[in-house]
Amino acid sequence: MVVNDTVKHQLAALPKADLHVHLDGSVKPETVLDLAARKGIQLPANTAEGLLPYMQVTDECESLVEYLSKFQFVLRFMQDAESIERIAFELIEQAAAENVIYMEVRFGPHLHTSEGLTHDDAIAAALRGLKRGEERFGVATGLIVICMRHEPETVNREVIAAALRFQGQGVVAVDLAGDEAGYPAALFHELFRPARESGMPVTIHAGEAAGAANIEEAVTGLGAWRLGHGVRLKEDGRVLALVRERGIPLEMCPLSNMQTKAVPGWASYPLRDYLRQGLKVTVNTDNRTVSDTTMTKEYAMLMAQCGLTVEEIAATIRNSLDAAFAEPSKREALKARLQSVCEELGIAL
Ligand SMILES: O=c1[nH]cnc2c1ncn2[C@@H]1O[C@H](CO)[C@@H](O)[C@H]1O
Ligand SMILES: [Zn+2]
Repeated sequence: MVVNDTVKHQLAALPKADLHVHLDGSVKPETVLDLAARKGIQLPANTAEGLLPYMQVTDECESLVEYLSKFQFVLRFMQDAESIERIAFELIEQAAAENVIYMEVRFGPHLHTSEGLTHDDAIAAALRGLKRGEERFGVATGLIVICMRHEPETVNREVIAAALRFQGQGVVAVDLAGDEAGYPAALFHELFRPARESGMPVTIHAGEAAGAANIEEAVTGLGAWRLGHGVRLKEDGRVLALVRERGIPLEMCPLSNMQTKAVPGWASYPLRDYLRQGLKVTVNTDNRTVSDTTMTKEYAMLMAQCGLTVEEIAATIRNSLDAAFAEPSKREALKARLQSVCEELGIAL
């Protein structure tokens, strides 16, 4: 598909949804400059551009573990409530700038406790930022609370407990992220039990840096309602059939998936095949700064590299709104907006 001016206009006009975006992976370099100046922290560069090499991966990135090493740099600026709130607000501003009407932002509260914040403080700060962004920019939001795979189980149990205290108050789900190959899903069965028992939705990063067995465990053992990435599902037809039969949405993040080498290249990226096989594929950014991306850029890449049509892009947006961890009435209202814009643009949905 050629991304000509008509297609560019359609992509800009489409109301979008981003279900998988990490707060700490989406910090604007300008904000780091400002926070460093306020906190008196020395930086390796004093322009936004100069900071990018410290905040972004390149195509030379070889693995998920290398990709994850980029997050250390920004986390030291995210240890107080005010900065977390500001960065969350600014992420909603970034969403609005490209007509994203629904965004679920995720973060790991424990990564923000090195200067004394509690998990609850960090969650409350992120929620304040999202709420302010929602009011200012009219983007509907939800917060997903992440457990990190490498953290001790006692810490992660506390993170889940904190997330449950905010159930119905903006925290819409819990997640498991970090080094998938080093810490397989099976280790976390008990951790997610309280979430399962409280009806708190669970989404799990799976099938990114490890194979289909990890996806099966995420679904049948951990009780995942959705899957982060799920790229390597194609390695096992039986697990693929399971995910399709249960209608479990995949939160795919194409540029991130290229960078972490979840597949060797675009030619073997399975997103379009999954869509055509009836899997509930959604398209997301993962980390706007680390991966140097936006929803618009992800769509343009999918059209140019995988031959997706505008209709298929619109179908992924509908899938996202169907899969949103939001009240059914909110989902329906957002879908009605998508439907009416598609009609105006002549895109069959
Ligand atoms: O694609 C990913 N796979 C696994 N973990 C990730 C990915 N992107 C970010 N994080 C991890 O999630 C933490 C909290 O946001 C980040 O600090 C990073 O370590
Ligand atoms: Zn992720």
